Amino acid sequence: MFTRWVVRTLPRFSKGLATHAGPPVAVPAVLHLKTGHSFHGRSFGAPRSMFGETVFSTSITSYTESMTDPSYRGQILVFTSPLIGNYGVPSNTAPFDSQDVGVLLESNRIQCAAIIVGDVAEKFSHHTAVESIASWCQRHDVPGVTGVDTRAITRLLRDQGTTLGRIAVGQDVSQPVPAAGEFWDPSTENLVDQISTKEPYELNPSGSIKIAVLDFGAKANILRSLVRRDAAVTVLPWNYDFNAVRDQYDGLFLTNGPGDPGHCLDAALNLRTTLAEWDKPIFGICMGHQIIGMAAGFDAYRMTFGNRGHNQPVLALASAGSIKAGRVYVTSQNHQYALRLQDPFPQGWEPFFINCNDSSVEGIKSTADSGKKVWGVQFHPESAGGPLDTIEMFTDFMTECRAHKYAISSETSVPSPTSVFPITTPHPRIAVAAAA
Ligand SMILES: NC(=O)CC[C@H](N)C(=O)O
Repeated sequence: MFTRWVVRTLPRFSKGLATHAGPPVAVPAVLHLKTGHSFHGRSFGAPRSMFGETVFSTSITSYTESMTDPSYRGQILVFTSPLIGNYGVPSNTAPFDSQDVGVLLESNRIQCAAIIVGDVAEKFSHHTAVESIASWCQRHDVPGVTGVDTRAITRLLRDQGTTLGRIAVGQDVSQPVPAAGEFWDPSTENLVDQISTKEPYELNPSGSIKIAVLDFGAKANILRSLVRRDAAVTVLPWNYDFNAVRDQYDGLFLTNGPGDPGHCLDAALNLRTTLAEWDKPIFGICMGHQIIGMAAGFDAYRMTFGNRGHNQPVLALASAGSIKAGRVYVTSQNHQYALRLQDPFPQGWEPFFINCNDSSVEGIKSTADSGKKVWGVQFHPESAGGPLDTIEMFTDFMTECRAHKYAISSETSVPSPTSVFPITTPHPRIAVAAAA
């Protein structure tokens, strides 16, 4: 009787499962680096081969936020934390805490090209989790590789810098290693143009302070951090002619974004005019900071080693709002480019933050006597993930916008803006773009 039940019922249960006995056969996968190194492991997520720029992040949590951060577009993200996926993936449209920007994570999809992990967690546990990281990657057509020595990859990238790579999956594993010239280089493309909103849109239109946001690939928590401080946010495409509409706004915000800021010189040129003719507060994060810097006359260069992780210490060199000179703040970062340190700073600008590890420029600000309120920071005060040491910079920005709007600023004398930001400040890259 029992034997007859087993014979009749088991085939129904096993429908759709692999027909062989034992665990499913692992699909092989390999990461090839342009420098000739290869790391063999197993595929999870989408069984698909992919090119990208290989970078590593030292974050130990928030893999869901990192993977949906648009600044990771085109990148093969190696996690140094050995076990990834153990708290699964939440629903990105979860109703709590997300009404304002419509998503729970940093954008509506996985943005990185692929992920590499030491050990992917097949079992996950969290009260908000709805699926495993493997199923999430599969749904978004993003390949993952597990079972590789991520420490070895990281040590290599730490020596030779960020390196182009290719993930080959399944039958592609036996294909020849691509020649150096065959690796796709995302930095040659204007990734910002691919990801930025095509049309302006509004969030929280009833907010009391009107903020225009230039969208270079905004993380949701940047928009959320503004909305939560009662901003009426208008998100504009990265190359929008802000100067034509600027009088409608109380402040301007420039977001993070993927790729080489050199592709966004149009935005820097527009911002030069804004800086010369407009005296309302301006705040930029990461790519936004690089655009402010280029508009101010700094050069932006590609670093050999980017900074990616949630434990980057920065030293404040000036006080402003909640930030106190002389303090070290631990910050969340994800960047490959930086403003080149120059001495002296362009007229009207001063150092704001410096990175305690590599001494790179982490922030610039307008000087007190410039009559301006402009800040750019290379790190991410909004975190998601990462520490909230500098989150109050959003409050500082909104406070300045409000003060300007209601003219309650304690400033007594405000110099003429055009005398502080001469638009003739030499800038090689901008000069080339302007002449073209
Ligand atoms: N997160 C960002 O905005 C990164 C800015 C730029 N894409 C860089 O890599 O430096």
